Formats: sequence, structure tokens, C-alpha cells
Amino acid sequence: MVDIDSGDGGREKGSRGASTPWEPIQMVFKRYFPEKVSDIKAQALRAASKKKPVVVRLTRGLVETYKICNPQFKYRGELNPKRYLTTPSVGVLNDGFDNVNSDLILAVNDDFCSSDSRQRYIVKDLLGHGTFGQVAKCWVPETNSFVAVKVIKNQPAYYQQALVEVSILTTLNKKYDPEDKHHIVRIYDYFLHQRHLCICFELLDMNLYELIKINQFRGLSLSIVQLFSKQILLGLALLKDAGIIHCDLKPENILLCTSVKPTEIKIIDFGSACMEDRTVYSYIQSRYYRSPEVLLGYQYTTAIDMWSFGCIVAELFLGLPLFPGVSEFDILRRMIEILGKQPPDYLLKEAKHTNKFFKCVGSVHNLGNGGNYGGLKSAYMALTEEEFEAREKKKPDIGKEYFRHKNLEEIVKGYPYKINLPEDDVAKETQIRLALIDFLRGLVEFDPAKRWSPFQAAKHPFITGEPFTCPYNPPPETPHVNVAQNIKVDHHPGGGHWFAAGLSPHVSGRTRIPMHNSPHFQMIPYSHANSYGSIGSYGSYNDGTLQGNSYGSYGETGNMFAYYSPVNHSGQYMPNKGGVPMLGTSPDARRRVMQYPHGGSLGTSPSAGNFAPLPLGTSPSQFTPPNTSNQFLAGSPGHHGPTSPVRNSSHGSPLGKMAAFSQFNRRKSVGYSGGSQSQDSSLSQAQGHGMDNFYQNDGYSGQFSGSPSQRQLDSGFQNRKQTQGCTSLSTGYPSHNISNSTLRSNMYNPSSTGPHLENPDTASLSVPDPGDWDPNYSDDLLLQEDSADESVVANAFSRGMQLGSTDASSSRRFNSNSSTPSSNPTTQRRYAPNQPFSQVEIGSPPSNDPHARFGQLMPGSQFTPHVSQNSPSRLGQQLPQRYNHGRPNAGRAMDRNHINAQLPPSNTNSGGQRSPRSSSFTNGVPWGGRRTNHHVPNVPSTSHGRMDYGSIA
Ligand SMILES: Nc1ncnc2c1ncn2[C@@H]1O[C@H](COP(=O)(O)OP(=O)(O)OP(=O)(O)O)[C@@H](O)[C@H]1O
Repeated sequence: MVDIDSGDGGREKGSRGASTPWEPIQMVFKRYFPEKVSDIKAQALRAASKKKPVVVRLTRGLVETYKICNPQFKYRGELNPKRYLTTPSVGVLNDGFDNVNSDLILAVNDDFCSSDSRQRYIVKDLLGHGTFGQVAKCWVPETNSFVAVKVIKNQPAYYQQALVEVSILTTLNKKYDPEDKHHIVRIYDYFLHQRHLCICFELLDMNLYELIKINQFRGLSLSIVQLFSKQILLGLALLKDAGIIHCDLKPENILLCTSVKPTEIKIIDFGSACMEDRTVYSYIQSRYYRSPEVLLGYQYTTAIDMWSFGCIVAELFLGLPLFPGVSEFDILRRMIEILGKQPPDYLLKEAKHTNKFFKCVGSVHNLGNGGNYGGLKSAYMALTEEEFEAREKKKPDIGKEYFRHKNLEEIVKGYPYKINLPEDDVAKETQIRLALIDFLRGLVEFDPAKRWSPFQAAKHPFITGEPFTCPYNPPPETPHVNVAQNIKVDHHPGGGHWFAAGLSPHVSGRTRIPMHNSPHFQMIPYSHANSYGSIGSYGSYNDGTLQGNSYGSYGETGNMFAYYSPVNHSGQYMPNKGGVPMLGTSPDARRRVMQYPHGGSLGTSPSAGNFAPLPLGTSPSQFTPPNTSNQFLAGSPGHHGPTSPVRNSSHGSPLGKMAAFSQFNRRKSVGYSGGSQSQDSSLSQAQGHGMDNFYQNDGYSGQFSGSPSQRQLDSGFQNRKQTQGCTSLSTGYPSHNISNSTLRSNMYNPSSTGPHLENPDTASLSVPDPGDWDPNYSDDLLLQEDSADESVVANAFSRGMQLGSTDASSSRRFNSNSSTPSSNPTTQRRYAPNQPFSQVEIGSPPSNDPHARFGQLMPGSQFTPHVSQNSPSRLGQQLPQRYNHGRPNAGRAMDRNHINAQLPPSNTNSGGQRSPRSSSFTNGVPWGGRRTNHHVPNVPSTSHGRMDYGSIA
């Protein structure tokens, strides 16, 4: 350390012993004497610096300072040490480009380039990471805008699955939602970089989990819950029309979009999505949001997304997940308890895993005898913990209880009201809560056939804002209509998940390994490849112009699955005449066209030369031995991002989505045939509507041109008359068109006085340091602070950020156990106490190597080079070291493919809105970043895993 103030000429003390201190040979810098500096710049710098926090003062203007000290000083950015964004940042794979997890090692100012669009993307920050890779915030110099670029791990399985996301999103964006009205993230581009598939999305802000978290796990106000619910429903309606199941709907995959005003949400992460009539994987959905039919191994439809949606709505209101089970047994137990019933017998009879959780009690049994199930009769009875243990030879994992009450009605009614809420408003909110309960009942309905569709849910008074008087009777669901008339339909049965479509990052000329070579996947190869890559249940996506025959095919007893790859063999984007990427082309079409010369335009892999090939029609499922899924999951870094509650869960979604693969194999092995199930409700008789003016100005009018259900939604959202009921709701339940200020006013104000702890046992509360949980956070951001010191910023944030319903300054939530809440302050909620969830899922070592067994299973295969990772094998065996593919030649870096870039106009997104510190919720006041004076008990200092929920019970 050079002591520039000591007057000793900058000697470094003690570096060579006390007697002979080190002395510079030549003085590079002269001493800085501020009082003698007349330079205006320096003075201004000093003045500005005075207001800044110490770190800022010490570092901002450093270059200027150096120049003042030494006019010869020249700053050269390229000499700076790289600031790595990826952890670990040690290059061990892919010739040192990738870390041990096959993640590309990203550093600030790294440069991506799409070879076709010539679009450059300059890495600026890391937005998040998940199973598939990392998401970087990138600057686009040409348009001076920011985008989010998902850099997929350099493994064939991830590459392939990521192509599914590209395919589905491209189609959803272009075909189903060209005007961007349905709250689905926009995809702009994709290309290869250093053997990594990179997908460029519009830049969004924080996700809903993060939003709840910064609200200290208190629920959001009902108006915001209603707003977000409506928008999510618009997205789900679109998916249903397209016949696509998201399969991983959860708060982490719903992001705020603050570049539009008012703030909206968008659904992201279609990497797990599949077509409704081609459900293959049974191991899907994140645990808290997993539907009963998936949990029990029953055929599923888009209705599973509606279940997840119901869980999300409840969580937005409660601040905590409705079913935070730590195991499947636990989650099912919670479902039954909270909903007061169990899955219908027809489902239990058919489901694959019924025996794991239920005992058959023979003939019809009155469950009312044992538990309070409302006297439902069933031939099945849920296992007790003891029975489960006896059957499974291990105790079921049971998590702690977070809700004081045991059933949905009481949980919602009993949730503390805002503090200081006038009695009138309490009464109004009580009414809306009744609507919410009814709404949730239609969503978290065990029977998928009775569960409401997006269209039906959108007409519920909770969404429309109509007064809720009696249980909602949804209108009949309209039958599906093929909305994309120009899309050819291919209904080959046995179709599968797009991933199973055999997307093969083919390396030309290499030996293809037939599927049946896999000991884990016996099948009849390539009987015919006439399956068009259909998107949605209702059509292949070739727009009628190009015959997008499927070559990325994957057969199940002779049926070919298809997928869409918008790039051809030379990496050229292949729009069809309709301007829509052609569906049904394959990365390995060059091979397949010879085998099945019935194809039209062919696509080939953008990865040619970069990946070892998968066997034709293989999916990673083939590499998952049927009985090893648990091992596979146990050490997985998880399907879930750093904020996910289900990260590393033992059944957490496509954990690594690889979990799905093993299930798929299992499913196949028992001859399970996934199929679509009508989710049309048997209920009929629409409840009369026609009231409410909430959405007159919501910007949705005329937006639903694409599909019948969209139009229905539209008609449901417009033409509503202003009614007294709506007006009366407007204070507690304001208009749909919620501005940021409305959001702000509904956000919890951490500075509010007198927060009440519902659970008096909870310890002192502290807001977690953003550095602990915000994946974007870095101390460098301190340099961006312009507003005074930390406490000032925190206070400003407190003023602006009032997400929740516990704003002491304006209102107070009461425990509705009291009939007169306002008169019973002892039941007022002081705080949503937070206690950590079980950490059972945290900290597992990464081991979700989908190819862990490649080398062993197929020693002669081309997979061998891709094996490896240093992660433990899913089979519990030490994996061989991953081979090095050889250093890419000079041209390799340019071996990128792309689709036409559609970058946002330069003014659409300035970036930097990712973190709450810059959220527009904050009334223009930047999130100063660090700590407020608010305390959340037992929130661990970690950005990993969602184990840090609070308890409200
Ligand atoms: N368009 C975007 N704008 C801003 N941030 C984004 C965007 N897309 C993704 N992110 C961030 O990156 C994280 C990971 O993204 P995503 O969920 O798509 O990756 P993943 O690997 O599929 O994750 P998962 O493991 O949940 O499947 C998200 O949780 C989010 O925080």
C-alpha cells in the first residue's frame, strides 16, 4: 500500500524489512496536493466526491486523479484484469473457454457476435443462471439497447433442449402473438459462440419471486395480484391456443417488464415446454407448483399450467408458497389438507404412482371416517407417514408448517390485513378475498377435467373485478379451433416432447449411433419421418409454403417426433415465404434427407463441428438409466435458478430437466402413453357478466385477434360498464391499469412503523443484503450510486417501495380471525415473519450431468468426448475426465448460426432495470442497494435456493 499522504515519497513500508524499506526507483506519481490544485476539474471532482459513499469517493474519477498526478498516465482498458461473471471462472473444458459445469466463462465486455445478423452483443452483467446456463445482460452497440442473452451450457442435451425453447418461442412470438400482447417474452436472435448456443431475449426485470422477497415475503396487494393474474392468464390462453404446455410455471419464470408503462409481467423459460398432444416427460414442473396429475403420474395437459398458476396466485397474495412441500409425499399431504379433498378416483385408478401415496381400501370408502375430507367417498386413502415409511422403507420428508390455518379458506381469510386499513376497506377486501378463494378453488382443483381453463378463469370476478356474490360458475370452454389455418396438421400419435424430437447437433460425417444401440432405449428406428414439426396441437408449422418435414425425428414405436430448427446446414436462417421460420427441419437434416428423402427444406445444426452427435432421435433420456433418477437429482445444481425454492429438489421439475428424461424412460418402460386429456370443463352455465369497467383502458382492446379464446378473453375484458360495485372497489381494488405509482403504493413500506409479528416467536428481522440474494449484485454497483449514502437510499427506497399490504402508514392488515379486525390490534400482523425453509435441498454438489454415462454406455460412441464433467456420476460412479475437443481453429469462433435478429429499437430498453435498485417501482429513486433497517428472521445469507421463506404461522 502506498501511503501518499505520509510525505515519505510513497515508500512502501516494511516490504523489505523494517530497516531497509522499499523505495521506488523512480517516482511515477507525484504527490497530490489538493489545496494547490487549481484545476477546475479536480475541484469539481472533489466536490462531487464529497457527497458519495466512501467506496465511490475512493474509486470514481480514479483515472482523472491519476492524470492529475501524472500527466503521462494513459488509461488502457485492455490492460484491466478481466472481471469474471461466471463462477467458477477456471477454464477446464472446451479448451479453457468453459468451466467445470460446461458454462462459458463470461467476463464483462466479452463480445458475442451473430455471424449472420452481424449483431454484436457486449456482455455487461450477469442476470441469472439456471439449469441451462447463464443469462447475461448485453449491450447492443448498433441500437444502443440492452438485451438478455442466455448462454446455454456446452452439452448436447442442453443445446438440444434450448433449441426447443427457440422453436417454441419463435413460433409463439411470430405466429401467435405478433403484436406482443400476451405477456410472453420476446426472442430476438440466436447464434453460436464458442460452441455455446446463445439465445437473445428482450431484457426484463426482476422475477416475481424476487419481488416477493424484497417485499420480505409478505403478500402483494390484491390489486397487484389481480393485475398479474390477468396478464399471466393472457399468456396461458395463448399457450392453450397453441397447444403448448409451459411445464415450469413458477414465480421465478415470471419477470417484470418495466420498460413499458405501466409495468407488466412476462412469462419466460420455455425450455421445459412441450406440445399438449405430445407429452412425453412425466418428470416436470417445479415441486411447489407441481400439479397432482404430474405428481401422481397421470396424463397431463395444459391444465397443469393452470394448477401452477393457482399456486402462484396464492403465493403472490400470501407471500409464501401454498404447498411448500419438501418431498412429493409432503406436498400431496399439504394439498389434501389445504384443499380438504383428494384427487378423483378415476385419476388415482389410472395414475402410475398412486401406490406410492395411497392405499386402495377396496370398494368405495368414506374418507370422512378418517380425515376431514368432506365425506368424499373414495376407493383410495392417502397413506399416513407410518404407512409410507413401511412401504418405502424410509421416513417421508416433511417440511415445517407455514400457515396457522389448515385449509384454503381460513388461510386466505386469516391472512393479516394491512395495518390501519379503514373498516370500509377491510370490508371490501374481505369480499375480494372471498372472490380470491373461489378463484383459487377453480385453479387448484384436483380434477384436471374440472380445473378452469384460462378463458374460464379470466371471466372470474376476481379477474374482472365484478362484485363476487356467489360461487363462480364458469362458462363452458369452447372447443379448440385451429386458429392458424395455414398450419398443416400432423397428428401422428406418439409424438413427443420437442426435446425428444431427436435434435441432433450433428457432426457431418461422423457415425450416427442408432437409438437401439442404447441399452436404455430400445426402439424401432426411423420407420417413417413424416411427422411435421408441429407447434401446438393443431398444426405443423410450415405455413403451407414450405414442406417442413421433420428430420429431427424421434420415434416411439415407429412414430417420428419433430422439432423446428430455424437454421439450415450452413447456419443460414430459413424463413419461409410467410416470413415464419419453417418448422420441422433438423440440425441433422443433411443426414436424414438421405435416409428419408421426402423432405422439403432442411435445416442442419448450427453446431456442426462443435458437438459430438447424438444418435438420431436420441434424447438425453436415453442416457438416464431408468432407475437412477434420484441419484441424478440429488446432486444436481437444479433446474431452478439461484432463487428457486425447488432447486436441487428431489423431484424438482426437469431438474436439470434431465430428471424428466429418466421419467420418460420409466414411463416408456411401463408402456405409458401420454396423451392429451380434455380439460374442457364439464361445468357449464356462465355466470352473468357484463359489469366492470376495470379494463376499459387497459390496452387490451382489440388485441386478441389471433384466436377464439383470445377473442373471448378480449370480450371478457372489454365492454364492461362502470358499476357501483366496481367503483366501490376502486380504493381497495384499484383499476387494472395500475401505474407504477399504484404499484408503489401497494408495496410494503419497510419504513412503516409498528410492524407486527404474526408469529411472536420469530427472531429479529433483517432484510437480506442484496449481495446475498440478488444475482446481479456486485459491489461495483455501488459506483453507480448517485444519491448520498446508503441510509438515504434505503429510506428513499422505503418511501417508494410499498409492495405489500402491511404499510403501516396507510393501512394495517388484521388477522381476520377477529370479526372486527380493526378493533383487535393484538391480531394485527406485525410482520410476515420469515423463517428458513428446510435446507434439505441446498448445497448438493452438481451432478446433473446428463451424459455422465455416455462413455460407459456407449464406449464407441461419439458421445465419449462429451462425457464427463467432473461431477459425480448419476450412477454413483466416478466419471471419466471429459475429453478436450481440441482447440477451436480460428474459424470456429465464427461458427455461429442465427436467426434474423429483431433487436429492439434503441430506446426500448436502456437496461439496468434488472435489479430492484433501479426498479421503476422505486419512484425514480434508485435502489440504493444495500440494507434497510428491516429485519427478516433467519434469512440465510445466500443467493442459492429458496429455503428462506418466512412463516406466517
Ligand atoms: N429476458 C430476461 N431478462 C432478464 N433476466 C432474465 C431473462 N431471462 C432469464 N433471466 C434471468 O435468468 C434466470 C435464468 O433464466 P431461465 O429460467 O430462462 O434459465 P434456465 O436455465 O432455463 O433456468 P431454470 O433452471 O429455471 O430452467 C431467470 O431466473 C432470470 O432471473
